[in-house]
Amino acid sequence: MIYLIGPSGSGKDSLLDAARAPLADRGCRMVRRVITRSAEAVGEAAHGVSAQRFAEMEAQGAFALSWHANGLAYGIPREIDDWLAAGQDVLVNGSRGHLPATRRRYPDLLVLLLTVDQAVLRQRLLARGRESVAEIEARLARNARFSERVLAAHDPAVRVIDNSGPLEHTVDRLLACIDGQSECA
Ligand SMILES: Nc1ncnc2c1ncn2[C@@H]1O[C@H](COP(=O)(O)OP(=O)(O)O)[C@@H](O)[C@H]1O
Ligand SMILES: O=P(O)(O)OC[C@H]1O[C@H](OP(=O)(O)OP(=O)(O)O)[C@H](O)[C@@H]1O
Repeated sequence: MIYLIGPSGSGKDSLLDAARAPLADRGCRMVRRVITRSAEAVGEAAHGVSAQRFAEMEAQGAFALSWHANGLAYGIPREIDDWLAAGQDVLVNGSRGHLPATRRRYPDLLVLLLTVDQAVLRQRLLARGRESVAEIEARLARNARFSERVLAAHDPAVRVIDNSGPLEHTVDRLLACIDGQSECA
């Protein structure tokens, strides 16, 4: 279980998109998240559902993991447990806030923390143009709290990947982490 986390706008979706082919070559599976975001919203190719549908799916046990953040609900389909049981690597676009609960369920997980300079992050969120300025400010405030908390734990199972530079470099570091090479730290 590989759990990619980082602030909204740090580049998780871009990185997963850019790394899709080399990850598939490595047999690493990715799953489409279920999000209570309107289906037409720009960004991740997530499965958009209503809040009511999300609650129904959650009650039916459709999710291996689920959390609420940024005024939205996020679910990771339970099919990842079949893939993990079959011995496959699974890479999940996760939540820093949900990390303790994720670790309780998947104690051996590898955590990849994507970081980006706060000023660059602000620019990227504004340029992405998906949220209002007020929503962007709320995400920046959440970022300041959560990444520091994860870093402060000095956890050897957490690898930090910086995405302040070109995306191709970040893809290389992601693949190095997954290949178990030391230069990902
Ligand atoms: N290395 C990078 N250099 C320049 N722009 C980037 C880079 N990584 C991501 N972006 C841009 O930053 C914005 C946020 O990235 P996104 O992948 O949506 O982040 P997240 O999924 O973490 O919220 C997008 O507009 C994306 O194109
Ligand atoms: O606990 P946190 O680490 O702050 O994460 C909370 C949520 O925010 C991010 O999603 P977001 O709505 O920003 O979608 P995005 O990843 O596509 O930007 C992240 O992917 C999590 O699902």
